[in-house]
Amino acid sequence: MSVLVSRLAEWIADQRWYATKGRQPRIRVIGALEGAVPAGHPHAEGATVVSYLLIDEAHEKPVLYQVPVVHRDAPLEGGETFLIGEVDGRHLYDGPHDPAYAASLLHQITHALESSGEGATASGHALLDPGVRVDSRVLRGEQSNTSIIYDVEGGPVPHVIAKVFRVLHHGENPDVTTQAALTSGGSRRVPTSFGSLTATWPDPGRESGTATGHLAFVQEFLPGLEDAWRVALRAAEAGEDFSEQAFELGRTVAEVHQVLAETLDTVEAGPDEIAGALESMRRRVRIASAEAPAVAPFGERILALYDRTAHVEWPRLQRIHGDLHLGQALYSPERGWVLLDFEGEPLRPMPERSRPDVTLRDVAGMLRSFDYVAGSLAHSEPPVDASAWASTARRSFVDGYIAASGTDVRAQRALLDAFEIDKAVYEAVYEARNRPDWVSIPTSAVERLVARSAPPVTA
Ligand SMILES: Nc1ncnc2c1ncn2[C@@H]1O[C@H](COP(=O)(O)OP(=O)(O)O)[C@@H](O)[C@H]1O
Ligand SMILES: O=P(O)(O)O[C@H]1O[C@H](CO)[C@@H](O[C@H]2O[C@H](CO)[C@@H](O)[C@H](O)[C@H]2O)[C@H](O)[C@H]1O
Repeated sequence: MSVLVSRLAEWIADQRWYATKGRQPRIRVIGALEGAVPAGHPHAEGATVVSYLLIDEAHEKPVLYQVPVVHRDAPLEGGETFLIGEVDGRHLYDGPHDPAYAASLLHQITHALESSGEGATASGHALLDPGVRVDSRVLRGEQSNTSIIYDVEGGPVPHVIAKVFRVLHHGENPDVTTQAALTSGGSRRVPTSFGSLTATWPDPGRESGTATGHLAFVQEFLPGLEDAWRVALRAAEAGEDFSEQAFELGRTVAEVHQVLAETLDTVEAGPDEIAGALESMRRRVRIASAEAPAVAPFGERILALYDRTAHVEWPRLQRIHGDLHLGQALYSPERGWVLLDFEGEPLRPMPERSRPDVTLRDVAGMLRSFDYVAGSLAHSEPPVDASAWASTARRSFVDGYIAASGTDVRAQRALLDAFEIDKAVYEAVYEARNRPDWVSIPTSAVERLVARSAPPVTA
């Protein structure tokens, strides 16, 4: 195992999804799940499929990775670009690129099969039969996970996508459970869910001694569609009216909220829930003030605004998207807007992301995104002033949301403003860490929103 482990350690250090960039991985195997390749598969001969669960202790906070590998007796034709190395005379390939792993993953989920090895077990959970794999390829451009697109035959759709989570967490992954609930509730506003794979692995830090989480999930793939961010940017740049599309997007978000309220638990926003939500918002202000200094001068006024919202009425809490922006909506000419990626904000701790929350957060997320369209065009060369375009789009989006939900979110202005500020504060941290050139987009929004809704604090 040790030669294998050192080869895997060298390899993961270079992967985009390796979280502790710049460090030397210190890994241990805590699971080696042996997958079954469907009988008669053309690439099965001499191939063993193993998904390694690797704990990396390079950082004081250990990270658990899923690393599916295909061990082959002979080199795979065309496999040079995803070869991990040679160990014990066998050729090791990065699983998602190898047809044997791709077939075994879909087979395990579709047939609800179990697998096990080295202290871990995995189970497939089938919701709908997608048919059989004809071909597959890895989706390009992803940062943190690896997705495999399959062409399938014999099922209700021609293509499905399996999202393979690279970093694993105990607990449900909201991307899987929320979209599965929407499919089971009959919603066509998300790609249809087909099933998922979960695993249980040793975790001495937990009372039960084990942890359980999602490894992968399969949903319909809608090829060739543009996301709303690109559609909106183009319209704004050309000064084209976007009211109708924004109105429909508002309707879509309201419909998704409605199905989620019907299919998953909702809870009353009591004093404890409100206090918990506000505490997490205050924490974000403290982090943002340190990482994006332009937020700091507004900190006190923002905190005072949050204190006031504790006394207004909060709607019932329910499951929401959690990180809604224009990049998460695809436009299908047949189907209208379809929402993606219900994983919640990447900077938020995983257990918080599955909690019932306020639907206004999603409304606020989309409002921020229209402002981002104007913000990014203001940064372009030559700059374009799309502020009037953004105001019209924001208004139409809210009109569409109200029309479909029957809830006048404008009457909840204080709360909506607080969530919009909270989102801009989150974005300031996100941009400071990932795209410093864009940090002024959210920080100038903080300034504007504070001027509008949070009057100066008087002594
Ligand atoms: N079911 C799908 N149908 C079509 N495209 C998809 C689908 N799922 C993901 N994509 C494409 O992949 C991109 C990344 O997917 P996403 O779920 O947002 O992953 P990540 O969280 O890694 O950003 C999306 O912006 C979209 O372009
Ligand atoms: O899509 P992700 O889940 O990775 O979301 C993160 O990245 C987004 C950037 O792609 C970020 O969104 C911010 O930038 C968008 C433009 O690129 C803009 O439309 C959004 O309104 C803005 O929040 C998102 O916040 C972050 O969680």
